[in-house]
Formats: sequence, C-alpha cells, structure tokens
Amino acid sequence: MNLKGAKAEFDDSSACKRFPSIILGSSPQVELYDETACCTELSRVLATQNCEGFHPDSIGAKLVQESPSETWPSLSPALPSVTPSSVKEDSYETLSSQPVALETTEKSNSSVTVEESSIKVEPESPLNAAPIELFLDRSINCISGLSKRHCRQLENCGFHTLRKLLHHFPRTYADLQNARTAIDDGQYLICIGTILSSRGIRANYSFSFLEVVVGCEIAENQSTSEHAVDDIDSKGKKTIYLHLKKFFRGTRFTYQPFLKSLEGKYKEGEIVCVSGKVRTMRTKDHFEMREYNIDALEDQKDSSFHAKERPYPIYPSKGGLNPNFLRDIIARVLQALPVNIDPIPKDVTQDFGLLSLHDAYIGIHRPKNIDEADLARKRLIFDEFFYLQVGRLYQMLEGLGTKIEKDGLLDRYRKPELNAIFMEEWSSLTKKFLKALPYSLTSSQLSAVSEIIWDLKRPIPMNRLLQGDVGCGKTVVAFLACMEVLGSGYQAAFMVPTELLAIQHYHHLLNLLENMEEVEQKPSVALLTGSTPTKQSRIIREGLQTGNISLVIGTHSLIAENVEFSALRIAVVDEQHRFGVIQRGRFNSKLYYTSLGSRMEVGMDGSSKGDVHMGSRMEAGMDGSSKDDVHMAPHVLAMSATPIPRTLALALYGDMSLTQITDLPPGRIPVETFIIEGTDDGFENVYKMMLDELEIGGKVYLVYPVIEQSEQLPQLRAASPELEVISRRFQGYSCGLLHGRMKSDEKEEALGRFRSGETRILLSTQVIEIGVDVPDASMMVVMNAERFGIAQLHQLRGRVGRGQRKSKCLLLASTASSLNRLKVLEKSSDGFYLANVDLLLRGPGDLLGKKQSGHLPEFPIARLEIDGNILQEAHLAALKILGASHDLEQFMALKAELSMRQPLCLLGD
Ligand SMILES: Nc1ncnc2c1ncn2[C@@H]1O[C@H](COP(=O)(O)OP(=O)(O)OP(=O)(O)O)[C@@H](O)[C@H]1O
Repeated sequence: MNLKGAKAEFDDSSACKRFPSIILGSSPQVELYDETACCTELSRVLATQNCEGFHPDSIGAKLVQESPSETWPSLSPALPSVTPSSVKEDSYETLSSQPVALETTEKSNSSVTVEESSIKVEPESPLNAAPIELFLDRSINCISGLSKRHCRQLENCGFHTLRKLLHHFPRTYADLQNARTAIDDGQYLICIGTILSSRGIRANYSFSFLEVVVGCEIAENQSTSEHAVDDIDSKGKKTIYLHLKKFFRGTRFTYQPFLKSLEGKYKEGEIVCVSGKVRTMRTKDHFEMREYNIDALEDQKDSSFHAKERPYPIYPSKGGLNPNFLRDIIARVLQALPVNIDPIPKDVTQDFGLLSLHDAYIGIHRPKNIDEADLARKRLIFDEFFYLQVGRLYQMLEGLGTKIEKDGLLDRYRKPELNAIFMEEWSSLTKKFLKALPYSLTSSQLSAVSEIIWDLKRPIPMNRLLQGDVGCGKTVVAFLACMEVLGSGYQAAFMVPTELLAIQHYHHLLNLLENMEEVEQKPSVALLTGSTPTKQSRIIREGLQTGNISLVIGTHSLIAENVEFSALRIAVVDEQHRFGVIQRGRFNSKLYYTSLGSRMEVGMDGSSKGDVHMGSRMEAGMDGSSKDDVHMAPHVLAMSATPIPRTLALALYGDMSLTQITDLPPGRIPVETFIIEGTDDGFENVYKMMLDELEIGGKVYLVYPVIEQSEQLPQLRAASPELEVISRRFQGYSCGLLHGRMKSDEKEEALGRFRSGETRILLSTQVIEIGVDVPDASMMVVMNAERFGIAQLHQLRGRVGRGQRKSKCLLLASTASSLNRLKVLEKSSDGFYLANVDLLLRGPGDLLGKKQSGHLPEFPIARLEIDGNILQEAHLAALKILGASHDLEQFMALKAELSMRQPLCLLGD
C-alpha cells in the first residue's frame, strides 16, 4: 500500500472538518506538542484569572517534585527532538543494563514482594516464543518465575494479560535531579541517595521505630529565578538528609533481635531511590519522611540510572498492589517485548510521525527523557482514538453492499461538503416549513440541515451531534429534520431536559406550523411531560402508538416504558449532555424494539393511517433507504451548546458525527458584558443601569443562585425574598418570579407574562439557563456570579441579545478576588472558547458534575479536552487504512487488534 502516494491526493484539511470540535471556536487550535501554543493560551487565560484550585505549575510542568495527584506532564513539553529510530537504538541496551528497582518498601503491602532471583525472562522464554500478534494478549502466567500467588494477585486486580500490564501507565514521572527548587513542607520528593545509617530504636516498653538516614546530593537552589533553575551546572551541589521513619507500637516490636533485623535490612553505603512526602525538620537540610518508598538500586556501581537523569516513572497503585511491584513486573514484560508487535503498518506510523508500538511502550515506561515519554504518550493516545475510528468506519462499510458504495462513503468522509442533500431534494413538507419561517436560514444552518437530511436517507441510523453557540438557531434545524421524516410518513420525538423548554418548543413549533400554507394535512404535534394530566397523557400515548400523532415534544417522560411509537424515525435530544448515557441508550434501544414491533402491527391491522405510512415508507425506500429499513433503529440527533469533554466523548464512543453551526442569525448585536463588584456602590450602579434599560422599553432578567435565603450561606442572594425588594425599588414596573420549585403551569405563566411584556423584570434562578427564548429581553443581571462556571454564565448570558435590541449582561461578583476569573466573559463571547477555558480551569469533573463524569469512558491517558489534534490524525489514518482495504483483509494484525480492543458488537450505542 502506497500511503505516501495516497497522501498527495488526499485533502487533509477537508477531512478534518469531520471533527470541528477539535478547533475550539474561533480560538486557535491547541497544539498539543507545541509548548508555546498551549502555554500561551493558558497563561493568557491565567493572566486574567484568579484560578482557585488551579496550579499553573502543573501545566508548565518540568516534571519536578510533583505531587502524586498532579496532572500528566505532557501538556507543555517542547516538540520532542527524539526520532523513533533514536529511541529504538538503545532501548534494549539501556534496559538490560538498567537496574531494576526491587521491592523493599517498608510501607508496602508486604505480602506482595518479588523475589528477585525467582523471576527471569530468558531470551528463549515462552514469552518470546509467542506469535507476535498474540503477544500482548498472552496471559500473565507466561511470565516465567512469577509465583502462583503473584499471578492471582495480579489477576484479581485486573491484570490478566501482558497488554493490561503494559497499559498500566505511569501516573507521572519524577526527575531524579529534581530538587532544584526549594523543598517545601509536604512536598512529594524523589531522590537517589546513599544510606548513611539505619537504626532500630526502642523508645519505651511498647514503642519502637526504625530510622534510616539517606544522604542525597542535589543541586543547590540559590535563586528562585527561572533562569537559575535552568542553569543547573553553574550552581553548587549540597547534601540533604532524609530521615525515613517507621513506627511500631506493641511490646513484641521492642525486642532487640527484631530491631536488629530491621536495621540490618538497610546497609550503610547502599544506593537507594527514595520517594515520599517530606516534612522539614528543625535542622537545616534535614527532612523527615514517614510515608515513603525505598528501592535499593540493583547494581550499586552502576550510577547510570541517575547520571542519565532518566525520568523516574511513578505508577498508580491498583487494587492494593504496590506500585513498585507493578513497576518491576512491567519492566520484565518490557524486556521480553518483541520489536515487531505493531499492528499499524510502518508507513502509516511514519506518515504521522509516530513511534513504533514497541518504542512507545518502552518510552512510556522507561523513557530516557521527558520528550521520549511524550512521544510515547502521543502514540498510545493515537491508538486509543485510531481503533475507535477504524471500528466505526469499518462497521459503516460493512453495512454497504458494493465497492462503489463503500468508496463513496469514504469519499464523503474525506470531502464532507459532499455529505449534504441540496434543498431541491428535501421533502415537500420540509420545503414548505422552510418557506413558512419568518426568516431565512443562515448558511451554516442550511448546511447543517442538508447534512442531517443526507444522514436521514442513509441505511444506517444517524447518530449526529449538532453543536452551536447559544442562540445560533439549533432548534429550527432540528425542526426541519423532523419535518423531513414526517414528510415520509414517519414519526419524530423531541426530548428536552426541562418542562419549560418543552412547552416553549411546543408553542414555537405550533406557531411555525400555523404559518405553513398549501399543506393538506399538517403534522399533528403533542406535548408530553411529567405534568401532563393522566388522561391526556394516555390519549397522547395512544396517538403515538397508532401513528395519529406524528411529532411529540417532551421531557424524560418520552423514554418511559409505556410510551410506544408506531414508526419512530428520529429522536432529537436537546442539551444532550444533561441526559445520562444510560438514559439516552435506553431511549435509543427501547425505540428500536418498540418501533419494530409496532410497525409490524401497523402493517397487519391495515388501517388507512397504516396504509399512508406504509406507502410513504415505500417512497422513502425508493429515495435511498435500504429494503431492510424496517429493522433500523431511529436516527438520533443530539444537540448541545456546550462543547464539554463528555460531548466529545460521546462523539467518540456514541459513534456520533458532528455538525457545527458556526454563525449567528444576522442582526445580532453582541451582548455588552460588565463585571461589577457587589458593594453598595456596585449595586447602586446596577440599579441605575436597570432603570435606564426599563425606561427605553427593555426587559430585565435578574438571576439568583438560590430560591430562599440560606443560614449556612448568608452571602447568597435569594430570588424569592428579593421579589419584594426589587418591586419596591422599581415601582413603575411589574416584577415576576420563576424558579424550579414552582409548578409547571405557574412557571409557564410567569414566563408567559414576561414574554408578553406584562412583567418587565423577571427574578429567576438558573432554571432559565437552558434554552429559554424571549427575543426582546435585553438585560441580564447575575447575582453572586462567582458561584457559576464560565460556561454556565455564558449560557445564561445567551438568554439576552437574541433579538434586534442591544443587550447588556451585568455579572455581580461578591468579592473583589473573584472579579478576575469572570473577566474572560467580558473579553469573549465565543462559547466554544469559553467552555474550553472552563474546562482547563475547573477540569471535567467539576464541569460535568458527578452524575456525568461517572459515565465518562475510560481513556487511560488521552485527555479529551486537549488531545483533539491526535484524534484528527487518527481519523485521517483510519480513512487511509480503510481506503486501502475496506475489509481490513490486507491488515490482518490490525484487524485482530481491532477485535481485541473494540469488539464490533459493542460499537455504537
Ligand atoms: N436564521 C435565523 N434568522 C433569524 N432568527 C433566527 C434564525 N434562526 C433562529 N432564529 C431565532 O433565534 C432565536 C434563537 O434560536 P434557538 O432557540 O433555536 O437557538 P438555540 O441554538 O437553540 O439556542 P440555545 O442554545 O440558547 O437554546 C430564536 O428566537 C429563533 O427564532
């Protein structure tokens, strides 16, 4: 396969459009391996941030003195200068000469120790004899010399195969020469040193301790300036003394023989590697360690281990297994690792500048320097993404019959602009609906609809994510997609996270349908939420089952077991990240079975409605659907205004394609944002601005973090008690109240009054955050704005500036210190950029909340928010591979690897 040749004709940039989430709004792409890009981006953000809980050092990491919880270092290291071949050359040689850390840890789970002499990986061991492609999936039993007990322990912790062991990646690396900065109390330190003394001391009749003193030579830190840190050679060295202490309580531990045997374990002059948290002692340069690991270096004369300044891998423990034990076992597997285990062809890895798999494993576990670890990481992340991409495309190709169809599909992925159905080919219902809209679609709305309709005509269920900034007009795109399906006689379901939004969409759609002309029979639309009265809800369910209702808008109620559809063809899930994976999955599979069953019923009962449906479906079959159409799961269109990692995760695991709306409807005037400190003066200013706005006919949202005042958090302003205060203050203008504890109809009434202008000020909680659309609302004031995340504030701000009025958003921060963090909102109105800032500042856990982050798929080392570029490359590589061999028959090793990693039956939802 000549991939180099293929590359020439291959338009990378257009294929990259398949993953627009990789480009973060209009902000520059995050270049993973370019120090400047990532660091500048962050420092720019951080320059204006008060980053609570965020440690810039961990981003610019030089991998020194990291605490175990710190993040992966590879966010910033400069572009590696190592080449794959340079890694390969001496990886074996260094390994064999390299001392293997022995398990001598005091605090360790002492049942797990490795008897050094008992484990050997001989050149001709069964490990080496394994067929190359099966090597990684061999059982750990094949590690010769590993006792049954160890095997059991490893297996109990999930390490069944060599692959599992090799995929137990270091959590971080420590630089053995890392003590270049001042050593602080509580800091995690790792040092090579010499044992100076070892004493077992009896303190009283029932208390004793072991004290091992290790002297470590480190570079003296004379200055804190960054330059001085780099200029290590020009500085002196000094010795620090680590006092490793282990305490024993109980009379049996105070006997001299016991204490002697303890101290005898550590020989004076022995070279050891010590790691743990230090506490400063009174004497200068003396530090105490109570929780520590101590590894004797195997060959005392061999100083190459630290002389070479190799990063020292620090492994996470797993299931109670000691990290050092794991490191030792992994080192042994590495020694036996065949060079040619890579299932990905060499020309592909070379094309993408990747290490071979062998070198990547060596590089991640035993890097010579941090650049090598980073290159290794890149390769391993690439694999995580690559197999997902290959699996997904492979499955899609399998669903197609002829080579031409398959080539066509791949081609469309390469040239996404072809994945569109032009307006002339839309169903007549869709065209009429479009005509009835009070505005024209923007160009990206138009291409989004075209892409979706293209998908709707495929014989494969669509799983597409529609992303766009707040207020860009996603709803109408989804409505048009529904119309296309209804036009062929099928049904559509539109699920939203709140009742308020369901009601809003329902009325919005009814209005639009009312304007439609020349349609004999308009689609019947229903609203189904938790508040729908039982009787009405039963009628709606019957209507859905018989097919009398063609479109239903609702909340979670739509996925209730008793809701069955006659012929559901599309499910729209708005603000999809607010629904758990399980919920969405249930929705999907439930609809698959019920729709299949009920379609048959319709066919059998022969009712006239059923006939219409069947007739239309035949028509649909003619315009592109396969004859097996009836077995299809419904198409799923998910929508989101926040590009959170979970979204990207779904884009990968949920087998989703992405469509992005990149422009806003014309005439929108950017919302002016002000960050104001909530002092008395600050509030006076805000009230004055509100009054000015009301006098010129504007409408104002006041957003509060809580409904009622709380004793625990008295500083938080509450919506309910403030109603009176605000009403008094703005006497000529009526005020309304809206919060989540109100009944559904009360909420709708409050919003309705605000929409109609009866109330001009709406005091609300964050219930309005999602999707509320009152186009002439022109001012928003957010109280205690520091309580909200950046992305959330952007969503809230998106409730204003949706019409032609110039709008303002005032963010009131309770403290001066929180003003800085909010400043980014003053500067940017790009939701994709802001969501990314939020991610970097708060991390996915905080951003997603417990419910969602718990469902994040496991990417052992990829960080979805920053590794997008690698995903992009993986996608290109997958296209190349499958372009060369649709069924992967030319790449048997790769195919075998794919089935190991990505059982095809598990692909998709
Ligand atoms: N092409 C357009 N031209 C003018 N107005 C438009 C256009 N498309 C949508 N709108 C209007 O813009 C407003 C916002 O649209 P919509 O509610 O669909 O946005 P959204 O993307 O769902 O936003 P959010 O994420 O805030 O829910 C609506 O009032 C809608 O009628």
